[in-house]
Parts: sequence; structure tokens; C-alpha cells
Amino acid sequence: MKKLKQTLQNIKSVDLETMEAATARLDQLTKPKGSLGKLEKLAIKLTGIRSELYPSFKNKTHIVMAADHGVVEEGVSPCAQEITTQMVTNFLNQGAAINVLAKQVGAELKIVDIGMVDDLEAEALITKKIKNGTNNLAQTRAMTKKEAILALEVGIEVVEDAIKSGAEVIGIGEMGIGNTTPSSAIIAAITGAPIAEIVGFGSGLDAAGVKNKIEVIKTSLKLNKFDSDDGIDILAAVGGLEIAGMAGVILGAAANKVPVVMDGLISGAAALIAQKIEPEIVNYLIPSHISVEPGHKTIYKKLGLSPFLDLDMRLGEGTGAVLAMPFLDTSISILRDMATFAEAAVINPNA
Ligand SMILES: Cc1cc2ncn([C@H]3O[C@H](COP(=O)(O)O)[C@@H](O)[C@H]3O)c2cc1C
Ligand SMILES: O=C(O)c1cccnc1
Repeated sequence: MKKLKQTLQNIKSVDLETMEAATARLDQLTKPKGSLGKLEKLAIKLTGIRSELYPSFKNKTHIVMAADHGVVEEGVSPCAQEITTQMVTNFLNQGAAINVLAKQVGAELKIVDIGMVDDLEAEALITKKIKNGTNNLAQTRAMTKKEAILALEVGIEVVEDAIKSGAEVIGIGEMGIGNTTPSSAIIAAITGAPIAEIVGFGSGLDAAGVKNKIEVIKTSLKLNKFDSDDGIDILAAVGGLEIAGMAGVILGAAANKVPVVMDGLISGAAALIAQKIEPEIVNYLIPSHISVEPGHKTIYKKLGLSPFLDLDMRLGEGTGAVLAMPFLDTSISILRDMATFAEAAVINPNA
């Protein structure tokens, strides 16, 4: 609890003065005002986070949190729970989509066991297990508040280590069979959106499976009472350990003035929890893509963010997050390297 408290105290508002300077420069560059759209908004946001006009995002780290979910016994996923362990092994052997995409953009990968059912031993795996999977949230609370806090603190620790090693931008992703169920429950709990509008087929449920998933989520929200103003209570009632870990990464990164690139539905649920705990974190969050999962747009709406990419993706692991990472460097190179109207001797249409 001490680590979490300290981290929350260290989260400060972003630097509005530097953002104004960035806006003024963007408006002097040789292009119609605002014509580079979201890239311009991104550059302005990043200067505010880093308190620097031309921050670097060359050193990229992507953190994948892995955990299991008791609720899979309700048939909410078409996939067997063992796939979590098999995929984490695949991550460690460089064979998954996230390995290929992270390598492509030059991001270092960190894989964290924060709550897998199986105990894997591997040098490259960061083992910070809170427990071997959550409880079945259709029967009882997913975890205790203490476990939720410990999982948040794992996220803070892992991201602080990455930042100490030089990370200038952090991506978040996850692996955990069944985790679109707690994610959808969190979205419903926080936004109040109708459950049937949020829930999707996850990794590939059929129509009957989606119907069952909706009922399981409704049951979990009725059964597990929580204080809807308390992000940690929501996390403990209907969340997941990897979701808590990612929320901790967001809080820890914000406390250190480092931007976090979100991924799909599950990282989005973590962002909603982090926002509930500390609303200021939204100013440190960078969206990436819009997932096929219907609840993802509800998340972006609640966060007030708009994604860059629409690639019909629905994988998770942080695949969308790493794909968006190069946009950070790109937006700053626009701000830094383009000529102004005065430098290029071009008539300024806005003057
Ligand atoms: C082989 C495989 C690799 C994955 N990588 C991410 N997920 C994604 O699917 C899971 C969530 O979907 P659901 O809630 O329907 O179980 C998570 O592990 C998520 O990361 C995968 C799923 C599978 C099958
Ligand atoms: O939106 C996602 O990231 C997602 C969707 C389905 C399954 N796994 C992840």
C-alpha cells in the first residue's frame, strides 16, 4: 500500500506551458494549421508529459502481464486455460505476434507472470505472482482488495525498473485466457453501458457462447458488491491480476512522466481502473488501435481518447500498442524538423 500511495502522490499534472510552446511552433510550420491531425495533438501531448519541446522516444519497452482466470470454468472462452502458459512459453521463445511486432519497432519485451495458474521457471520471465489465477467471479470476488493492491504495486515496480533502465515510452499488453470477461465486467461497472452492447466474442466464441458470457457477467456484477467510486474495489470484485498489473504500470509511468501506449479491450479496462484511481493519468495515456471487441469504443469514450489505427485486430498481447509506438517519434520529428513559414520563405496563410 505504501508504494501505491507514494506513486499516487507523485502523479502531477502535465506541463501546459511546454504544450503551448509546441502548439505555437506547430502553427508556424509550413502546412495548413492542424493539417497533420492526430499527429499534431500527439506531439503536443508528449511535450506536456515530458516537459520538453523535443522529447526522445527511441528507448521503447513493452510490458506483457500474464495471468489466469477462475471464471473460465463458466465456459466464457472458447480456449483452454493451458493456452495462457503455452503462449507465455511461446513469448519466451520469440514465436508470438508480439515478439515479431515488438522486434519490428525496436521495443524491448518484458514478460511478467503476475498470476498464472502454472508456475513456469524461465530466466527471461519476470515472476511476480500474486496468486495462481483469480477466483471464479461468477461465484465470489475475483480477489481480495489486498491482492488487487499488491498486483497494482507489481505493475508499478516493473515499470519503475524499465524506466530506470532507460525506457522513454511504455507499451502495455496481456495474456490470460478468459480475460475479455473481467474486462467487459469492468467496463460495465465503470461506464454503466448496457452489458449486451459491450460484450464480444473474445478469442472466438459463437453466438451461444456470447449469450452465456453476457449472463456470467451479469451474475458477477450482481453477486459481487462494490463501491463504484473505488477503482481498487471494482478490480477486486470483477477484475483480473494482469488487468491490475497493467493499471499499476499506467500509474507508475505517469508518476515518472513517461507515456504509456494502450492496446485493445483488456488494456483499456486497466486504463479505466487507473483513471478511476487517478483521473490525471489520462494525460499520460496514448491510444493505439480500435479493437473489434465492441466494448473498446466505450472505453475510448470514457477516457476521452481517439485511436490512431483501425486494423480489425482483436489479439491483445499489446500488438496494437507496439504498432502505434513509432507515431511518438514521428510526431516529434514533425515538430522539430519541419521548416517554419519564415525559415522556408513561404507565405503564411494564417498570418
Ligand atoms: C493462441 C492465442 C493467443 C493469444 N494471444 C492473446 N490472446 C487473447 O485472447 C485471450 C482473451 O480472449 P478470451 O476472453 O476469449 O479468452 C487473452 O489471452 C488475450 O490476450 C490469445 C488467445 C489465443 C487463443
Ligand atoms: O481487444 C483485444 O485486445 C482482444 C480482443 C479479443 C481477444 N483478446 C484481446
